[in-house]
Amino acid sequence: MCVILNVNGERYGDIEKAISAALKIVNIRRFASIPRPVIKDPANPVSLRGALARRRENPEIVAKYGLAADLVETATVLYAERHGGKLPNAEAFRAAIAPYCPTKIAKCENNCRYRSADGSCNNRIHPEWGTRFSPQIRFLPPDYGDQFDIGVVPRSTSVTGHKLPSPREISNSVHNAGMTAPRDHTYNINLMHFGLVIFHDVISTPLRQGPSNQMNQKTSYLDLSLIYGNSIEGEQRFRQFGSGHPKSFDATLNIFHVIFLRENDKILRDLKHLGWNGESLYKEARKIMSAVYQHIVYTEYVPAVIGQDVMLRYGLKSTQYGHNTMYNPKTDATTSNVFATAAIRFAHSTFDTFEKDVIQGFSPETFQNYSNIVTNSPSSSTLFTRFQSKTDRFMTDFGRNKLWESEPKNSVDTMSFDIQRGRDHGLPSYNRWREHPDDIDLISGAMAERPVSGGIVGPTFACLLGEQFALFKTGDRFFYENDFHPTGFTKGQLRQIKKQSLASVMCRHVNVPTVPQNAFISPKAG
Ligand code: HEM
Ligand SMILES: [Ca+2]
Repeated sequence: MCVILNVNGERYGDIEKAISAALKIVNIRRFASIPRPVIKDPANPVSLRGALARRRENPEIVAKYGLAADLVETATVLYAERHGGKLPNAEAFRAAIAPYCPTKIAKCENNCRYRSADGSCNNRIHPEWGTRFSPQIRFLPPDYGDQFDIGVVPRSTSVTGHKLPSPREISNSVHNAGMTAPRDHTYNINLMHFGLVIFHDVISTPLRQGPSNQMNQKTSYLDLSLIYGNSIEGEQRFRQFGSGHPKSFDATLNIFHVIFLRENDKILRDLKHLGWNGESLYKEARKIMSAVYQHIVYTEYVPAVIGQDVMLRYGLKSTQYGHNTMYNPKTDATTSNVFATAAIRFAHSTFDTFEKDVIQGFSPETFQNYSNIVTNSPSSSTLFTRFQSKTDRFMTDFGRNKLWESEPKNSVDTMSFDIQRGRDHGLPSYNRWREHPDDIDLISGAMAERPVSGGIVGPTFACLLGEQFALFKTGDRFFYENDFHPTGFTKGQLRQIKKQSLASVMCRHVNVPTVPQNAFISPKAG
């Protein structure tokens, strides 16, 4: 093979060799993988988990991207293996791998006022950052069970050389809350439900046969893509069917679907006098709606979870008035693996037995029920009054033993899933994120920490969440506080946006006599 030297003296030939060797491995792996049997029984908990994994996004595209990600990772590892652990020059590698990459980012328009549907072109230098179907970024290199950390084998061995205990064993001994988990004395179940919105906005990991690197089916940006769609097709579906049509499988999430759709309709009505065409009107409504949502995330949700000190440390505080441009074009706002697989899942310790009725009762009519909950005052008051479970290492009996239960002892354990998923994704153990005993799964260790001052999660998760929310803020050219023209807001518009809160939005659309000023704090709080 001819060897071409690039500017840095990197030998393209060596990279190409690694890529062609990787192609063979990836193809063998693809054909060798045995498809999991599709369990058609709708009452089977595993088939329900499967249904979640298959939801919405195009499996063909997912497979193509998965294969490409696998190729990139395998070729990198092979190269490193042959070059004494040295990684290939990034620029040369990118050029050599480009023909195998299914992503074809359209040329970015110069002066686009609005976000694209799939997140592309948010960053002008790296238009692919934060788009759907991009690989999740990592804060620490993966720690898998296979020799080269490619990800064919999950993390499964202790530093002592023994097998790690099974996730279910850990779930039983460390996370077992008994029948009732300790309750919070401040935050209501609304906090948990709103967390679900953020999660569905920024992450959806397609399940793959061989673990390796994980993709994200959602746009990473906090852009309400769970409502408006993650692609042009998704956006068209939203616009064609309009509000009132469910997109979400997760029953609890539908509460916020209903609320946001109603608010979107309100904004559309408010903008009608401008006489704009449908396309501009839609884009403007989404822009305003996403700004209000980002304002709620950064002034209400994140502070409740990580506390003001950590907010300050990561520069996450919004200003009370006016612009506050924190955008850094060098920041990649892509959702990280550890955020999706561990840190934001802290919320799994906050749901309680009440969720059983909601989730167990899932049916195509659930959305209708949720419209009712939003409009029906006794049930919706519960959102504000009922305390969520405390964020600690405990998960409710429902979450560990009753989720999607078809018959006694035939259910899914969310905690075991969380631990196993951390291993599948090669998340280094708790010790690598802290200076502590080895082998503890990150989620188990971090959930057992005492909360930071003013927050509800311990220092490890506060730090990881702070890091991720800083990326979502400083890596988003369309972040609502940025003073950019024509993508940003005027001072007057921003004043109106910053007057909004979750309480004001919910007050408009939920039929309850009173909403607490901080929609996440129960009026029963002491
Ligand atoms: C109604 C209560 C909830 C239940 C029963 C529940 C249960 C589950 C289950 C069974 C999984 C799949 C585990 C896996 O295969 O990896 C999952 C994934 C996940 N959950 Fe929850 N969850 C709930 C609420 C929440 C909340 C409030 C948040 C965030 C604030 C959250 C964040 C996540 C994330 C980020 C994932 C991974 C998604 C992905 O990577 O595609 N969950 N949850
Ligand atoms: Ca998004």
